[in-house]
Amino acid sequence: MNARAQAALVLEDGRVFRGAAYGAQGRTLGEAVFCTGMTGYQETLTDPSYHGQIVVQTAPQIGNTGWNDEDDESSKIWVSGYVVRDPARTPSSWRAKRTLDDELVRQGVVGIAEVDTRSLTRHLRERGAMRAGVFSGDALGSVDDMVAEVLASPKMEGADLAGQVTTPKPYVISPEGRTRFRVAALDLGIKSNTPRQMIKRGIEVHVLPATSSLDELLAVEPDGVFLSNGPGDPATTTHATELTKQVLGREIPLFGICFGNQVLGRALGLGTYKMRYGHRGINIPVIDVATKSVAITAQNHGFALEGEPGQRFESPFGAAQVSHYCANDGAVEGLRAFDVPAFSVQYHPEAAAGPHDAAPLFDEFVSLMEKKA
Ligand SMILES: NC(=O)CC[C@H](N)C(=O)O
Repeated sequence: MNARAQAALVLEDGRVFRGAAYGAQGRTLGEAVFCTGMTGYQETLTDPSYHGQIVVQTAPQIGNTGWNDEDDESSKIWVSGYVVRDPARTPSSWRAKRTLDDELVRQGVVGIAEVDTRSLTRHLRERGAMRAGVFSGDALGSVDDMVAEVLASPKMEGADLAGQVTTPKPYVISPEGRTRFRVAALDLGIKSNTPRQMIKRGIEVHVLPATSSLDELLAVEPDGVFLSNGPGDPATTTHATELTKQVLGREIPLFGICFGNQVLGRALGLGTYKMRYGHRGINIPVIDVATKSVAITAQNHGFALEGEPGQRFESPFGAAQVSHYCANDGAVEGLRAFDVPAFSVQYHPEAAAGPHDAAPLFDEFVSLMEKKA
């Protein structure tokens, strides 16, 4: 194997981590965030919620099972850059079609390997997620120049990214067997596994562009509305938030995941804020206020809703509650409205990869639609 070209990960605070080029060579800019999932790198890389982010994997060995044709969460890799410790040189899986390195090159994704990811993660945990750049080969410059480029790049706070990842045209995914319900899913960066969970439950999923109007949404004659996950700052989602208010006003059953939770919260009058380093992993404990039970969940968010565990509040659509919170830090992890049929979670019941503790939330969405039918 040829020696890899030199590379550097440069943080906006001037800290530099040297390593070796991985994937495509060149330069890339984005927000450096760490993900603690021990498995599921293919799903992470293709999750549109990571658009604009340079993802650091805390698991030291990445690429062990190569790249397959089945596990993509969307049509391409969305991360801006990729940071790993020890990439597998010889993947081993009966499903692998190529190496992760080859796939990163194929899709032009700039990465860096041989980084001390433990030290980097501790840095990001103390100082917070921050802007960064990966520079390799000919793009490597002086530290001052590279830091200047990073400082000139846009911040994640205030970034309106859903429009860059949403589908240009509506499409329909038909259920396995009989159609029981029709759902209009607003695509703010939807992962493929979400409609997959719905079609198993007899739901016909109409995936709509993020800019869809109320009329376009109602044209689907939906039994329910779904707000997807997605990248960027939820404070920028004016259109989706207004649309959600109109849906709530019509009392159409509504379910939101991650970005969708933030959008529902904003429609109910809550604010959102940028967390220090967010939650990205597949073993994050969440407490359900109603049952006091804990679910181990998959998460990927850098923003959160304002609110206290269990807090009840009056919204323009009646009473609502912070129904779930994170056992690690008390962050808001879910909402429930009492006077309109709407609920949402900050974590991923479709969890690919990750635990299936939260999968019954899709059944809860089905029961909301059953009650309304
Ligand atoms: N996975 C998501 O939907 C992420 C939501 C939002 N972009 C955040 O970082 O908090």
